[in-house]
Amino acid sequence: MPPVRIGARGSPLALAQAHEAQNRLARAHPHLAEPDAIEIVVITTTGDRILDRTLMAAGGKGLFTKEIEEALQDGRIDLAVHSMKDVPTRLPDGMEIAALLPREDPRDAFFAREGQGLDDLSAGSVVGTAGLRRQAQILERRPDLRVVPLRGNVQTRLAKLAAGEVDATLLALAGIRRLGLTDRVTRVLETEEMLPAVAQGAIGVEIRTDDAATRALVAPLDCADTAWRVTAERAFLAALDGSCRTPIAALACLEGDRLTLTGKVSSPDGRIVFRTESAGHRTDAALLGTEAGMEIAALLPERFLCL
Ligand SMILES: NCc1[nH]cc(CCC(=O)O)c1CC(=O)O
Repeated sequence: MPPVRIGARGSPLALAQAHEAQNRLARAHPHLAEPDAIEIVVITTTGDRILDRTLMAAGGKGLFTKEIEEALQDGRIDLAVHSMKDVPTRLPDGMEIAALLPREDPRDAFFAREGQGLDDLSAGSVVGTAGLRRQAQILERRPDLRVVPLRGNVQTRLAKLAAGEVDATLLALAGIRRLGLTDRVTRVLETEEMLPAVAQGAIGVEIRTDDAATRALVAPLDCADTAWRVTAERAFLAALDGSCRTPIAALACLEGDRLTLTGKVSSPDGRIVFRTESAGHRTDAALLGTEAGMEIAALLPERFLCL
């Protein structure tokens, strides 16, 4: 049998995620545990090539997924493994997310050179992050700090922190765990102080809609709880989608069948904040997300979404 080909970016985190999908496939299907039954195909994306420039200037959405989706479309790979955080809310025609792996902790990890937390960094300290969502929420809580752009993959950013380029930085705890770097974390930020990005910590498996064989292969990998949560958060984002220069955060949680959704949109300086909280039955995830997004969209000054 020809190998099942998994497409992923080449960053250490992307490869760790691809291997997680591979291991889960091998556990679900004994024949895929054979050597060479699964092949990981590394695909460089625009986002990987331009890490030294500002991603926002490069044009935003789909930077980390476009080339992988082209490989999927062309049949060079059978499935793509993505951080759902990087996947635009609208997928190309003929593609679908067929499985969501069990979600990791969605919170952000805080790394300070001297071990401080966000609240006890001294005034004027420099926090490195290129993410507008993180910038906005840091400045909302600590307007006395300075936020500067800090790019590169997880290892690069931690090296820049160690070298003293910044006093602190933030990274998704999920990525840190998947890379086995948990001992470097100084604090974990609670979601009340730093609401995560939509779908942070979730890994999605994308396939061609017409590929029933691969859909059947990946079906056992799907985690229903993760899927409902990510559905609510992505519906919230889709209802607000205007520009990637708007800091947007959201987190859905499940307790039994009850799904709660917290969403937030801020100005990049953290001075204006719109927040929404709602709850409902898990099967209403998409509706809850859409309604929460529309509720905030109606409140937003136009410049928020049309920068
Ligand atoms: N855009 C980069 C990116 N995409 C997904 C993750 C982390 C892993 C995840 O959220 O699942 C990261 C790095 C980070 O934000 O620290």
